Order: sequence, then structure tokens, then C-alpha cells
Amino acid sequence: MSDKGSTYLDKILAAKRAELAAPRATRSGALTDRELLELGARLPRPRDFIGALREGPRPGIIAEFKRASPSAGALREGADARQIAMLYAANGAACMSVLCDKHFQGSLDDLRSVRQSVALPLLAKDFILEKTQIVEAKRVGADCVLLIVAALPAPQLRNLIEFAHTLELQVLCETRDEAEIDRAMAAGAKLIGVNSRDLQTFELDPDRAAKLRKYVPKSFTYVAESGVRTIDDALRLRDSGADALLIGSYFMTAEQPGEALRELVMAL
Ligand SMILES: O=C(O)c1ccccc1NCC(=O)[C@H](O)[C@H](O)COP(=O)(O)O
Repeated sequence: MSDKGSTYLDKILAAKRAELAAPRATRSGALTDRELLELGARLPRPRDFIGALREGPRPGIIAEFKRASPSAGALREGADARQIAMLYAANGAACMSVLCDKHFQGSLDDLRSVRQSVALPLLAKDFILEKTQIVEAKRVGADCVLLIVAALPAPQLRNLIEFAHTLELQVLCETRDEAEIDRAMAAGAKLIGVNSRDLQTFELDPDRAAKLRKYVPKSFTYVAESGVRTIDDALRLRDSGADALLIGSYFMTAEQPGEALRELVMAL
């Protein structure tokens, strides 16, 4: 925890706000809401991320690409997103998540290059605060975007979910407790994630996603995020009723990420 009461998540969000306030090379930076909608609507239609999780074997695996993380430091420095994506696609991932934020040594270019390499539905894992980011994610090939309930006041959360859905993008709405799950559902989310990592302190509570499962009706798709370190962790989450598991570090630190994924998928 940092001093003066500000947390790691606060710092990441402050850095993101500064990034968004700086002059941008992309076209969408200076557009009105209406222009953004028109621009976003002209982009190719996204793939069905939720469908891929629900139609395949349960739980579906969302395999994540991240070179580094604020909590763990370097995971696989210099890794090529396309190579990892091809391993994930060949070894049983239902979908893929790509960390696009600089605190994870990621960027939207990683997502763009993954889109050009595999047909898997893709999640833009970023700290999204405004509509331009949703349009930019769609432009580089995202099918789903992450919205973190703890980072967004209720009206903004609802507004961004509605905007993404209008562009036919799906939204993974990330929560950490019962109150946030209620906020996510009230805001129109259909895909609800519970992160076992506390983004304020980075502490992992491996049982959190299992404990909170009962608060999300089966008509929603439930994703257990973070903290899978062993096949037994994944089996426990499967048994708790998670529809999907979002797993990054376990694959990114494996000697053979594709084999680690294949072994986990076979065990499930
Ligand atoms: O991973 C971090 O250190 C982190 C820090 C601050 C905000 C978000 C962070 N991670 C994003 C994620 O939610 C995870 O990358 C994802 O759920 C996969 O987690 P894991 O399998 O534990 O790598």
C-alpha cells in the first residue's frame, strides 16, 4: 500500500487519466459522443465472446497475455503476443485476454497483432474510463472490453456498458464483493467477473470467486478472475460453479505456456 491513502489501483487510474488527457495520435480523441458512436459502428462486427465461453466445455478458459504485472513484476519479459496467442488457440483456450496497459508492459498494438494471428474472441484488458477507449479497443480488434466497477461511478458505468453494447461489444464487468456485483447487474452487465486479487493491496483471496458465486444468477455468465496457481485451484473454481476462468500468470510463467494450458483444459 502506498502512503497518503492512495492505492495501487488509484495510481494506475491516475496514470490512465493523464494518458487520456495528453494529445493523442488516434482519430477518436477529439470526437463528440455521436461521432464516436458513428465511428465505432462502422468497425467490423465483434465475435461472440460470451457465446464462446458458454458453448464450449465448462468452465471456459480465458487465457491471458501479460508480460509483467504490478503485483509480480516481470512474468515473461519481451514475450511476443502473437506467438503466445497461437499457443493459446491451439491448446484449448475459449477466449483470450490481452493486457493493454503500460503497467503490464502491454499496449493496444499487442491486441492488434493478436487479432491478426488468431480467431479467438478477444478481451481488451485495460483500465477503461471513457468511450474513446472503447472505440479504440474495437478498432484494434477487441470483442469484449473490461470495465472495473471500483473504478467507475454508477452513471458512468451504466453509460459505458450501454455504449459498448450499442457497438455490439461485450463487457466483462469486474467486481470484488456483493455490493459491486449488484451494481454491475443494475448497470446492465451480462458477463460478471469476480477478481480474487484485491486491486488496492494486491492480496489474493483464492476463495473469493467461489464464495461470491451464489450472488450471481445463472442467467449471467460468471468469470473467476486471477489467482489460479495450480490445477487444483482451477478444479475448486469449476466445482464452485464458475462458467469461466481468467488465467494469466500461471500460463505466462510456465516453461511451455501451450502445454500448461492443454494440461489444465484436460484436467477440467
Ligand atoms: O495482476 C496484477 O498485479 C494487477 C494489478 C492491478 C490491477 C490489475 C491487475 N491484474 C489484472 C487481472 O485481473 C489479472 O491479470 C487477471 O485476472 C489474471 O490474473 P492472474 O491469473 O493471477 O495472473
